[in-house]
Amino acid sequence: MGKGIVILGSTGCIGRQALAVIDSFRDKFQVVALAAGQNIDLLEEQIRRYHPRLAAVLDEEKGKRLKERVSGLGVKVVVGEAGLLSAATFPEAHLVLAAMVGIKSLPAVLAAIQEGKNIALANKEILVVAGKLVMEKARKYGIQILPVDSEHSAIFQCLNRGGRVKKVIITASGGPFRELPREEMDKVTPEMALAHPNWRMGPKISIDSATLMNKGLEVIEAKHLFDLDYEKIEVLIHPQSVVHAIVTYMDGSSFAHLSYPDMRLPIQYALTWPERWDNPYGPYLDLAALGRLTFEKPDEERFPCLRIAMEAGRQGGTLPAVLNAADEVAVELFLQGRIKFPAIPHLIEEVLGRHQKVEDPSLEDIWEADAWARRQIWALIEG
Ligand SMILES: NC(=O)C1=CN([C@@H]2O[C@H](COP(=O)(O)OP(=O)(O)OC[C@H]3O[C@@H](n4cnc5c(N)ncnc54)[C@H](OP(=O)(O)O)[C@@H]3O)[C@@H](O)[C@H]2O)C=CC1
Ligand SMILES: CC(=O)[C@@H](O)[C@H](O)COP(=O)(O)O
Ligand SMILES: [Mn+2]
Repeated sequence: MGKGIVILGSTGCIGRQALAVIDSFRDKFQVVALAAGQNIDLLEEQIRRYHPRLAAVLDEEKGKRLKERVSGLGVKVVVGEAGLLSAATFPEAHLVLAAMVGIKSLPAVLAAIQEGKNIALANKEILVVAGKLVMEKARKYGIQILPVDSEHSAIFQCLNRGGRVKKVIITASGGPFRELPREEMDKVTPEMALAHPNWRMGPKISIDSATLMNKGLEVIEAKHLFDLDYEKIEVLIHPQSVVHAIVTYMDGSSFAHLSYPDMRLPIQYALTWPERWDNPYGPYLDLAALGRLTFEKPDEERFPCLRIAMEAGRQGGTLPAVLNAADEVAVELFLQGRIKFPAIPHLIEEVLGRHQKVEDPSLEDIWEADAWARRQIWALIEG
């Protein structure tokens, strides 16, 4: 019996790539539970291939349909948020991969930590809104949060080299509009914004990469994961997405993590940590073939989301929860063609400006701030 793995968000981009990693090591891993949002066709295929003991579907109606389709296959189908909780706390699980988008799986991840499961974390929004609570709980229950986000996996691998850390640099590709003049941002369509130059990802993170909000969220994520002061975290544009992060030490040495942009690598490292297994995918990095790696400072005039997110992170309290919720709704409105691309930062900044921050928030304060921010965005759009 291999290491018991649960995947929350198995039908998404990260979830599917995690299963591709597991395909390469079928005797080393046992998929014990899978959880999806709505895509029961794909979940059914995954059940037939990986034989999990439990399958959770957030959408209750769809979950009931799946139950009929897979009866007799030895899998229990559970639905809604309670179902998600059962998947995350499945007794035979050693590691829970959090790969849903948004903060829906926050209670499930907290419950998994409480049950002593290690967490492979792709779902950055959870740390953005509740980083302090999640990390405190992880420390209390003695579990490891293993970063899956490529830059954070890179930082994780470059830390603890001895001595004191001077700064941590998170790289950003710059997204599809890195060179687009400000006056043309108005004409950007969802299709253009979804076309990331280096990575194939789900729609929410792809739009966040195009606005550079993704990098702002990643700065907050890094702050919590590695207990860093914001002053020590920098963002550098690196269009090739080969150097994922750099950690500079006080003695003047810098350690960087390099690989081709392929999420299977950080996923595999999180699944196999503390070991480092051979990579069956290839190819290995060929720097001569790449020729050059370039770096530049981010342009906060054309990409205000980076500044907005970093400011919300520095101020803390419930502001990151408001940032995250406002961003989620603004991205959805942009994808639906209801607002233009430059309206995303404007709406988010407007909502943040209206918020009465709660310092050191409880989970209830966070959910309240989240719901409040969503209502505010709708009021701005409809009013
Ligand atoms: N893709 C990437 O390369 C990277 C992603 N990440 C992070 O990983 C997470 C997942 O990203 P990605 O895989 O690209 O996203 P996708 O949109 O591809 O997948 C999202 C997954 O979440 C499920 N889901 C959909 N709606 C909800 C909801 N309301 N509540 C909970 N779950 C839902 C989906 O289920 P269904 O489809 O069945 O409805 C699907 O399984 C995000 O937090 C992202 O920021 C981090 C680094 C890289
Ligand atoms: C693959 C991954 O980790 C993404 O978060 C990636 O960083 C997105 O690309 P950007 O650097 O354009 O935000
Ligand atoms: Mn990333």
